[in-house]
Amino acid sequence: ETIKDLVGLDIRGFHLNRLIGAGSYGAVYESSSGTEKIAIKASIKGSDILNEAAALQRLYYCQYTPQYYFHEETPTPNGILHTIGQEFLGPDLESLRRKTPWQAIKRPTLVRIAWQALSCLQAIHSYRLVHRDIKLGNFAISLPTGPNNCVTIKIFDFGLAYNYMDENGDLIDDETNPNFSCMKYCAFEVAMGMEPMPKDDVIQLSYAILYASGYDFPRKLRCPPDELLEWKRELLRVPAQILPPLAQFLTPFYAVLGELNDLVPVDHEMLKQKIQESLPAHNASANLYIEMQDGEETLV
Ligand SMILES: Nc1ncnc2c1ncn2[C@@H]1O[C@H](COP(=O)(O)OP(=O)(O)OP(=O)(O)O)[C@@H](O)[C@H]1O
Repeated sequence: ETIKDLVGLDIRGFHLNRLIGAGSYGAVYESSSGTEKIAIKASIKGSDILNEAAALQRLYYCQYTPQYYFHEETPTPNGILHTIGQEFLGPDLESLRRKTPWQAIKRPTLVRIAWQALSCLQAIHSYRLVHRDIKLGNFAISLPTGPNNCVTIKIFDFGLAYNYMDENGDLIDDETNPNFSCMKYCAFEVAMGMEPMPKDDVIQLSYAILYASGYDFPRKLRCPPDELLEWKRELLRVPAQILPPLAQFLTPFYAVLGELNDLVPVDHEMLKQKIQESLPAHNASANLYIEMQDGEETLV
């Protein structure tokens, strides 16, 4: 509870103004110093914060992730408080999905989101990082810029990210042996006991895209484990038979996911082209904008 009660604290000259939200291992605060606004993530669990700080530092020049500012350890009566200062982002895609009518994102917007989210994965994988926790809630829009409120999608929350390959291209084994098969929304092969690899980030993203299209993915996650595993397998094997009507148009994209494997590097450009082929009349690489519609911030 104390972690959610840090409003008023000053860290590195930044004042914690408002609690934005709390996740499984920490809380995030809107913070400011003069006119500069940043996000400060706080946790008493050092390992995830250290992991996130290392990943964000590695991604320092990456435009698809929040800019890293600092990592600070502050002694408190309850132990050491770990904080990370990072770029302040707009709402995450799960919050934006929830605000849309019917909780379903329209096709032209959805393909642009999918395109940019794939670009995020392409970027972090090029830094030899695998995210391992891909879901709508871990993508957010940037703060709007220009007269039209243009935004870009960024990927965040690197608490579970992992540097899976060294500079020679050799795989690095995760000696902590985390069990990702317990994560309900893990990719099919991860559910089968394999270690998460870049292709599994893409597969998890494909579940997030389905969810954003209006599919009741949380309900599917509540199925008995065998049934859920079977669904994940069949989605890769015969996507046209499994995709719900709302997402049938994405068949060109889902049809190539079954061919992904850990030996051949993920071809993110090809995957983005498949997103484009799914809705040929719209430009999937076009910009995204934030607009007010019926009093709600809407991504278009
Ligand atoms: N850099 C940031 N700028 C603005 N808001 C952020 C930033 N990072 C996280 N948030 C927001 O803070 C809230 C908490 O984020 P966090 O990732 O810690 O938890 P979560 O996604 O709710 O849960 P989990 O830890 O289970 O993924 C979310 O609403 C998220 O959108």
